[in-house]
Amino acid sequence: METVVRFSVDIRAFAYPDGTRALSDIRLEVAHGEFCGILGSNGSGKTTLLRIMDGLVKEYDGSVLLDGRDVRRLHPRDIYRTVGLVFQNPDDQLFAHTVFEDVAFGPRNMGYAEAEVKRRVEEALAAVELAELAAKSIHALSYGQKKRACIAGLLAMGHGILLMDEPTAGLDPMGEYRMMELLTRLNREQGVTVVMATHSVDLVPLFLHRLHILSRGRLVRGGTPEEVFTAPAELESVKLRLPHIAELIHRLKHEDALPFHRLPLTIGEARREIVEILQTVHHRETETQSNTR
Ligand SMILES: Nc1ncnc2c1ncn2[C@@H]1O[C@H](COP(=O)(O)OP(=O)(O)OP(=O)(O)O)[C@@H](O)[C@H]1O
Repeated sequence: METVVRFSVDIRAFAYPDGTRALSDIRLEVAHGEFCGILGSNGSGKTTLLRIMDGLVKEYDGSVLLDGRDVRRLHPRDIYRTVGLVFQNPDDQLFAHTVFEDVAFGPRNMGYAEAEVKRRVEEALAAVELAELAAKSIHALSYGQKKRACIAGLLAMGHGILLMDEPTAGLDPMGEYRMMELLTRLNREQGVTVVMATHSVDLVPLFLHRLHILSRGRLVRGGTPEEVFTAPAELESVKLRLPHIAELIHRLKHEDALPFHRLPLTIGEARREIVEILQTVHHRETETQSNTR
């Protein structure tokens, strides 16, 4: 099937008014239906990149094309109908009194009739598992629920692309996992293209198709999690690390000379590799015993 490119980013340079050079030589593409990550340590430029892709920042050298059109030339309305940016802090995004009213704001603003607004809000709240909290005050929501309400607000507007700034930041371990499952479901079942900024190296290999590693405003590596998580020293040099499970296997291989063939990134993959090694060792021991008899 032919790949449809939604975003084509070519930013040669961007500096903030105070002179901070935040991005240089960023070239990447985001395909329709992709679930990709911008991975980088604090201050590497992730938020800046998402804000440029959403058309909020325009004074850069280069171009960002959304469906082949320069985002700087698009009317904000046309960007907001297609792309939704979810801020890192939900309190920067939510403003209405109740959950329903907040999620309804976007579709109402787009001019939909009230019955259609209601349908969209209910569908969006069901997708993020907040249907039962529709009448609840925004202020009474937990942090994780607020993050979900933000996503519902964008889904209700029918966004085909979600740009998520650190969607798992501030969530407890189960909340992080549920957030990633929600994004995966939206990606797989509703075809939403998702680009998320993150530094959660342990979660990334479980969910994301592709990664772009940012360091000091530059793209230093890109590829599948398997391609990106290979060399610990290289990751350390950009203030990242291997996922914990990969780090353990890397040490078992290099410090204890266990014969791992590849670097597993998830517990499931590691379990399979370990079982294989144990079976090989067991097989060798049985052979040695029968030869000495
Ligand atoms: N409004 C601003 N004015 C000047 N410099 C800024 C501004 N916003 C961000 N920066 C600088 O730009 C660089 C990139 O910041 P950015 O917020 O994009 O990084 P980030 O990867 O999202 O960081 P974090 O993970 O901490 O959220 C940093 O050096 C930061 O200090």
